[in-house]
Amino acid sequence: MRAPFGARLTERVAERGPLCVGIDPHPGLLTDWGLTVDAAGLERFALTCVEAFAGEVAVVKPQSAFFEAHGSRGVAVLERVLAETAQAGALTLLDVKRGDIGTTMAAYAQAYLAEGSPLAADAITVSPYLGFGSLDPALDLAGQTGRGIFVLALTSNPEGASVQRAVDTTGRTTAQAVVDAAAARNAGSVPLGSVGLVVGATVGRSGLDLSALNGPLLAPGFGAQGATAADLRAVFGDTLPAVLPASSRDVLRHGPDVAALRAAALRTGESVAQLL
Ligand SMILES: O=c1ccn([C@@H]2O[C@H](COP(=O)(O)O)[C@@H](O)[C@H]2O)c(=O)[nH]1
Repeated sequence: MRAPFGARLTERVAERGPLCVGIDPHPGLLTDWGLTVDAAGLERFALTCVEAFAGEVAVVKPQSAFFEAHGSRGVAVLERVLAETAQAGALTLLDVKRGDIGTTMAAYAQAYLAEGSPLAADAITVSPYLGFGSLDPALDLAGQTGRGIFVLALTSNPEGASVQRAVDTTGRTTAQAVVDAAAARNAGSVPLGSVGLVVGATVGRSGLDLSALNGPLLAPGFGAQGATAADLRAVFGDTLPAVLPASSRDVLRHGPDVAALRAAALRTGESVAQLL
């Protein structure tokens, strides 16, 4: 039985620093790397990333969409990426942003969080916009199998605000309601709960109160979307120690050379470690 995700993440971050590097095989990046835009090019790209990062950083985050775009061969590559990343010592965070009615959510949970599933990851991203309670099957199974869940709260894209910053009759934003529900799930967990949130590094001073979360904060938007290490301080304040800054394109553009990719990831990791 593995330890809870929050505990495993705390340990891995202490060893390797807080950076999460994304594997986002954009067609344009495959071309820039001199690869074909097909499943063979995808495989070469993704396994080069695993070789470069998985022995160095705390968390590797494959973006499922870019693998699914290549059909069943792409999904087979994703399975291999998850297995080989874990073997090299990084935690896997599958960015798949699932969200559905509870009965269907239970099937997604089996796919990504059940013991022995070929697509099981250490953690996944989910969307709470069918209601936080609809995520219960995933939250429950993750708890049973020592895995983690990162719930979208305030995303890095500007379009997210129209839904996420909407207020209810008490003046609470939708995003704050997500934060509060995640905090309730993490109450009492030591050293850190396994229910994390996604809060974009680009969102500025959001007014979100993250102080009671007791869980990890994934901060995408770092690098290619314009957020810098200094922005992380403005967005997260006192909760910075729980932040996992995530960067994909800004690191991946240094490929295909493994040493150059690794050096880019390590440089990014050092810049955020100094801040946190
Ligand atoms: O709010 C969110 C949630 C997820 N993402 C994902 O993170 C990466 C960002 O890639 P970059 O190349 O570093 O911009 C990508 O997979 C997104 O789907 C996000 O950007 N914002």
